[in-house]
Amino acid sequence: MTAVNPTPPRALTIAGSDSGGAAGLEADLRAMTACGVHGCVAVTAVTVQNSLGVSGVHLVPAETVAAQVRAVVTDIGVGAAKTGMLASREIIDAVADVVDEVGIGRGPRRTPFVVDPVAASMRGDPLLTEDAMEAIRTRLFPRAELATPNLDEVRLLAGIAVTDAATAREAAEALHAMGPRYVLVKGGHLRGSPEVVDLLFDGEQTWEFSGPRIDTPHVHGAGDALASATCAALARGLSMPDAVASAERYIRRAVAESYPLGAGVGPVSPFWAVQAHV
Ligand SMILES: Nc1ncnc2c1ncn2[C@@H]1O[C@H](COP(=O)(O)OP(=O)(O)O)[C@@H](O)[C@H]1O
Ligand SMILES: Cc1ncc(COP(=O)(O)O)c(N)n1
Repeated sequence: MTAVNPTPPRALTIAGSDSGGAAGLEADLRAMTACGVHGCVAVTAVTVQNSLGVSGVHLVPAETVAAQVRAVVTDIGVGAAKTGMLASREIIDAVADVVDEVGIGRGPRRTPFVVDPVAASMRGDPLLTEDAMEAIRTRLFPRAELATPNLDEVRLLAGIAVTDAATAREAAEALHAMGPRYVLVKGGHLRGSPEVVDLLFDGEQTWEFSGPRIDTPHVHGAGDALASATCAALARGLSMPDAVASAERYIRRAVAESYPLGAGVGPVSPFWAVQAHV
């Protein structure tokens, strides 16, 4: 018997690999699968990484990153794309050029582009050269439908230390002025606060996503999974506020069910959203 099934929605992650399988493109593909979307990959870098940190990085040539994007979009087609670790200024330049070429970007006539401005691992290991942060701001933010900085990235990009709702709003406005159509300021790093508040801003309206801070050290890959779940929801055709709301529901549960792995920090879990077959 020949089974002919419908092709599911597709999304693309342009990201680095984490050998520990917790963050990076491995987290992205898991989140996309859990959110009902076939994930495609343009690999930017191979990291030597485990639960204790990053001990090596091997970059993929910028033209090979662009070629992966082109190969995926021209044959498979995607409903949304996202970036994770972009590693270098050369890779950022190549990504900016190729997304223009294949129709990924900002605005109603382009495939939605989610820019997660990954600068460092959660343990502080650099995942981006210093000159490259400026390139994220000038070359990628103007092309982004959504930017999803954590609070360390907000400080690097906008020079604002977020400590409360007023400074989160100030940061969202400063980042929005750099070009993204929507900005999601993620509050996970505000450790002292009993609530985690993520703020979505489109230049006029704000949407607040808040919930109790879950007491776990195992949040490796949380930001990657949140951006990927948003990207998956956009690929399924949701509006931005609905896509972020759906990703927020996904990530809160993934943090609640995170698990230990190795001697260090474990990952957030997609298992709650995946049907058990065993
Ligand atoms: N302890 C926590 N409790 C509840 N939600 C969390 C927690 N840690 C992270 N999250 C969720 O995961 C998102 C991403 O985490 P965050 O640490 O802010 O970003 P990143 O992983 O990029 O550094 C947060 O915005 C929040 O929605
Ligand atoms: C390849 C790669 N990409 C992204 C992250 C950031 O994830 P986290 O902030 O959870 O360390 C990472 N550690 N490794």
